[in-house]
Amino acid sequence: MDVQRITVLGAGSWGTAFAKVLADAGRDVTMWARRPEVAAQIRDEHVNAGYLPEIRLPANLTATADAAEALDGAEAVVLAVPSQSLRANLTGWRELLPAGAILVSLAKGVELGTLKRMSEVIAEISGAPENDIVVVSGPNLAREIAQEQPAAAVLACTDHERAVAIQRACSGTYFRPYTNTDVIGCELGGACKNVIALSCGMAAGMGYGANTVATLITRGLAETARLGAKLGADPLTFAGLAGVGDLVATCSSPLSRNRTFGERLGRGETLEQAQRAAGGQVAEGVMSCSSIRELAQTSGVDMPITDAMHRVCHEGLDPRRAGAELLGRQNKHEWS
Ligand SMILES: NC(=O)c1ccc[n+]([C@@H]2O[C@H](COP(=O)([O-])OP(=O)(O)OC[C@H]3O[C@@H](n4cnc5c(N)ncnc54)[C@H](O)[C@@H]3O)[C@@H](O)[C@H]2O)c1
Ligand SMILES: O=P(O)(O)OC[C@H](O)CO
Repeated sequence: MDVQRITVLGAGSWGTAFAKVLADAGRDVTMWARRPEVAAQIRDEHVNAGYLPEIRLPANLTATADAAEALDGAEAVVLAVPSQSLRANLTGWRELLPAGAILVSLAKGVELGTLKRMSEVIAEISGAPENDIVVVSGPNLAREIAQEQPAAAVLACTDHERAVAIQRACSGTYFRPYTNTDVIGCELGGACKNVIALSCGMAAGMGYGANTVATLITRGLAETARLGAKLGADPLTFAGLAGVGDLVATCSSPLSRNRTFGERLGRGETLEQAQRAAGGQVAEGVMSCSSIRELAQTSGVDMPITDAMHRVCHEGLDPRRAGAELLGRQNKHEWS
């Protein structure tokens, strides 16, 4: 199975960087942008200045603001919009999806209300079988990938052949994708690390150093793995790119929007101030802390850091108080 003609729906940071990866790997790529002026800039000037300034986009990458035109003849469709808007966007595109196209999910989140992972939302709205859906996860800060800094990713699909088809389509000199069949683990890893990155940023914003951040990364991984175990993930996944790999990148990089958002809260800014500073770009953890917390509660899994992030973001809990509460919990064995 080989895919040559690929459509990327969403022209934000990661959609644009991933489209570049595909085009650099020799695929014919068409992007859909919400705003016609963004589509025109990508198509005519080979740049997406609002999201990835100073990055030259390849000539075999074009763009349109017309979804029907973008999707015409696509063998694979990459969904690159934020997780809480995926359902609404995909509902609008449903009738335009070419039959049998592989659907590739870039979003890292859990839907509010339904508590569904992104591949579950895609299957529900598109009617596609789970075998047709490939999830991309791993330590992939968009700006670094667009600058062609070396990185690896994981492509998860219950159908190995389709994962391999997308693997071939995005393998290149600076991007090394691995396959995995654990869709649940890869999606949970990607969604949960955004919440943990918020907490790490918050700690940094309060002036704490590497020990605190490492503690949050490690205990964040522990609570993510607990949820994964309960929901049927392979525990090994959390030792891989979608687990520890993405946590380390996101929790330690100033490029992470989630970490940056948390840092602002830690410095005393309000949620609204931090949102304004993000300039319309999504910090997925701000919403996913609530959906993941609810998923954990309904699954009977203890996720104290996620719970604290929900209460800081949505219930007005002071970050310092959240830290004190986390430290004041009952003593326990590391793996209980
Ligand atoms: N940026 C990264 O480094 C990165 C890396 C890996 C994964 N991701 C994930 O990929 C997904 C997309 O991230 P991104 O970085 O491209 O986001 P972004 O905020 O940079 O861009 C989002 C894109 O979706 C479009 N869009 C359509 N409907 C929207 C709506 N209702 N609200 C907001 N935007 C809407 C926007 O116009 C924009 O083109 C997220 O789930 C994110 O967690 C991002
Ligand atoms: O900038 P963030 O925090 O959305 O994180 C980006 C990617 O998910 C890192 O892998």
